[in-house]
Amino acid sequence: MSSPKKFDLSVYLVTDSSLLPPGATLVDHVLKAIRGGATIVQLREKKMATRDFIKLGRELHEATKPLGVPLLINDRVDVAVAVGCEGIHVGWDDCSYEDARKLLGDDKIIGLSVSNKEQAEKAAAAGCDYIGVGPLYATKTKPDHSPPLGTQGLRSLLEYIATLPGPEGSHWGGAWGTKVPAVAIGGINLDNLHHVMYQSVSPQHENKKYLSGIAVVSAIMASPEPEEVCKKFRKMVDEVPPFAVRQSLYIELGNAKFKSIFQNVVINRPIVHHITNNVVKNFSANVTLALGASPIMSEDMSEFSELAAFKGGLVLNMGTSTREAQPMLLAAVKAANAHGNPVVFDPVGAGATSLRRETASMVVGNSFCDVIKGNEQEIMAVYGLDNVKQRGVDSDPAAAGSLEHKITHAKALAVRERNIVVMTGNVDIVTDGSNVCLCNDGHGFMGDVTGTGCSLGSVIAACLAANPLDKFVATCAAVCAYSAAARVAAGKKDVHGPASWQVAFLDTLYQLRHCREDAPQKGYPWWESLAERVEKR
Ligand SMILES: Nc1ncnc2c1ncn2[C@@H]1O[C@H](COP(=O)(O)OP(=O)(O)OP(=O)(O)O)[C@@H](O)[C@H]1O
Ligand SMILES: Cc1ncsc1CCO
Repeated sequence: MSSPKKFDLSVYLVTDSSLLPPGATLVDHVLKAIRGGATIVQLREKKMATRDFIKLGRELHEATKPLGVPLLINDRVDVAVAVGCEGIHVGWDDCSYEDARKLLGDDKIIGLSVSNKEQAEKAAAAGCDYIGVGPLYATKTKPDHSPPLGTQGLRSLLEYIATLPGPEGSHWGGAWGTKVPAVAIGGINLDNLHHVMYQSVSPQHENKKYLSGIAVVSAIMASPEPEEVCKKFRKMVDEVPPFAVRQSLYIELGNAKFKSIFQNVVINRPIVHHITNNVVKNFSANVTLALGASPIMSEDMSEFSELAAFKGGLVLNMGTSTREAQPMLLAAVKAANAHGNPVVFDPVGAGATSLRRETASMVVGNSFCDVIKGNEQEIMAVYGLDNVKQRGVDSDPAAAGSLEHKITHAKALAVRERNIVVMTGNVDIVTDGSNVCLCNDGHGFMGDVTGTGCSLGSVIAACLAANPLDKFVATCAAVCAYSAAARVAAGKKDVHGPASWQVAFLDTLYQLRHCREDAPQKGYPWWESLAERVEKR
């Protein structure tokens, strides 16, 4: 019987010497990747003669062993035995698990590839030490691969794997499926990593299974800077805790906590990259500035990566977007995802036309948006309800159904996307799929001034960027403060209608900048009681 083994799959480098940049050597390249944070290495040489494969394996093992990074050989048990490395990874056309175990002994690591339920069952029956699940996306490094699973397919396969007991009497104790470490493989790069990590777990499913890491080939092997690239992979894998775990933590929605969210905006002054509609650009920039954050509007793909490197937030609003702009929208989210920056997506008018539906599903299906914020019909359309009929960009509260109906859909979207959903309306709903907060504040003038929903996206993005570890609370604080400021502004003596209200609203939001100062502000410090206005469900 094989024994439990300790190894770290966080960043699993699979080599392919044909991808190396000119002048690079395999051993040196792998060492650089390890310096950057690769935790385990698989030597994969499909076309090399046995003698050369063993020679290369020995050379590489001499380098990896002192660093404590396990070296596995792809397919070839004979090579693994000759090299004396830590184990092998086998596919279904290769040596069987049982033969490999016989030849290698109990102490070596043996991993199996899993692309479907049938292979998962076989891997469970074998009780292998880890599984490589994929291909996640189509990839040139393995042209003969099975059809890509996509994140949805990966998630359901992981859920299935979690149900498999494993071999009787093994050290897994009948819980192979929940315990066996799994890495995702196939086309994973820095752009899609966030999406993969978040999307691979169903937060409310009883068969919860997390990835233990990601396996990468070309993004590291073909890079001229393997150490730098690996550092980025490692940082993202380490910094993105499984979302569902964070969701179950105690969520503090007190006044002091809310104030600290805005204080952090002033202290960190995050940059907020906006791709937003032509109607609200100026107002959204001023709302962002009022809080103490720094807005920038840019729609040129060539600068997205540099902008994302400032580590701020992204507002993606498709209010006046065109079909031609779709690749640009996606490029912006991917740049933000690659840097781990929060993204607030506003699917303006998603329930109104087929182009808008298409754009919204293109963004949501191909990237990770930390927050999807929209009015009732927009959220329902993004969720995929066909019968949503939105007239233009505004919502029709009468058509949206009861509050409970709205909460159900907002939650369902958050569960599906593993993110936070804000559904605005006369009552704003904020949910991460398990927690639900309602904010019944604001003022009717908000519906009479265009872009109040859009600029709420700027406030959420600023709060998320300044409070990256408190995303749910930051979103609640943003929504509550925004609508409280609207109410407070409407009560000012010089406010007579939407136009004067808009000016007073900006002034009121601006007061939030001073919420860190103890000295009493002129007038009522309205932010002191924000949390009391939130209803927690
Ligand atoms: N009747 C109302 N009473 C109070 N507040 C409201 C009302 N209607 C909307 N709001 C507030 O207005 C803000 C924007 O919500 P709304 O649902 O109008 O967004 P939207 O349709 O996306 O707006 P826009 O497209 O104009 O930017 C939210 O903070 C919401 O609470
Ligand atoms: C009026 C309008 N049209 C497209 S975007 C927008 C701003 C409010 O959503």
